[in-house]
Amino acid sequence: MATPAPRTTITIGTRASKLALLQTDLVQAALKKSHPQYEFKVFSKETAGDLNTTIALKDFTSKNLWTEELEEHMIGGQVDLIVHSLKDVPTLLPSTCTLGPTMPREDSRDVLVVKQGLTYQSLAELPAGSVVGTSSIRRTAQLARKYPHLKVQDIRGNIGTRLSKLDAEDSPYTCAILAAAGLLRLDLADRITQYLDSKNSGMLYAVGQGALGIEIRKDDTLLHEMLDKIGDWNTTYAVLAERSLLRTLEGGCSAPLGVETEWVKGAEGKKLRMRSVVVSVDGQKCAEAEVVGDVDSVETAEAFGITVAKALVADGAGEILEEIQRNKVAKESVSS
Ligand SMILES: NCc1[nH]cc(CCC(=O)O)c1CC(=O)O
Repeated sequence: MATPAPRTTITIGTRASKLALLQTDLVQAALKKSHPQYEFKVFSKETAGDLNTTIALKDFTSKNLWTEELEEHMIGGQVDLIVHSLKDVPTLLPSTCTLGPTMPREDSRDVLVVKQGLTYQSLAELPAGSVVGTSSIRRTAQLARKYPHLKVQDIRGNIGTRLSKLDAEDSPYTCAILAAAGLLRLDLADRITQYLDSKNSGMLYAVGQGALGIEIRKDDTLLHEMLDKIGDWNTTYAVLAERSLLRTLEGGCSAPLGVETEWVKGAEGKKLRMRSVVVSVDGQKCAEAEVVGDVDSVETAEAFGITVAKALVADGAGEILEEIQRNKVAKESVSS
């Protein structure tokens, strides 16, 4: 049997949103630079998640809203890699797919965006009753815990849509919370009022936020080699640890889990520090853990995530997550 001709064209799959296409450009440019002998094409597709902007995200039953259809194309061979926002990638992938090394992370923090025309400078300044736009259970729970005098209201759609809903003259919102990364990549830095972190507001970000998830077929050695060349190990190990934490807690993408991960230099060299929090949706219960550890491989990154998960469970995370799960099951049995 003749061996198949070596591949000369590599196809990159992506969602069709403006942000997804910009992120795909970053990967395509890096691959082109490191592998000039190949041609790189983009295959873009609207996903179920893009097409449905009315149902609240947490009410979707399929967790793989953004990823499933593109994965089918990759498993079928029409696409060689998929560029995702890592935050939207489920912690469990189809058995024949995996994430490769990823590129340097954009700013991972959440930010406060104030409605056009208002002059508030920080979350702390907002008067009681101000309405914060977000559809994220993680952001809602953390706000309820730290800023119980604020109200939260759903705001859906891609980043541009959310900004127009916020700024509309008759909008109910005072502000919205978004990921810095999306705004920065879309050249909307001027809309950022305050970067939120553990120190200034107690707000931690989502697992994988600000990073790209580059998914490939497990057995595709060419793509493994290519991504090794453009990969940034500080980012790759940090996000592997975060995803291992989330997978261990089994909360899926709707877990009210916040993290803040940073490489810190100590006397014994570079270590990974992870702050983490799980908050009940009403903000009443909260589990926290901060762990510093040696992380210098895929294995140690994943083990570190499990260590952080155990510390969170020791602080009560299990009860909070079980309660959320119970409520979900109760809701489902009422509606069906
Ligand atoms: N939840 C949707 C989503 N998925 C990825 C980003 C952009 C930021 C990123 O890459 O993490 C956003 C927007 C947001 O949360 O404001």
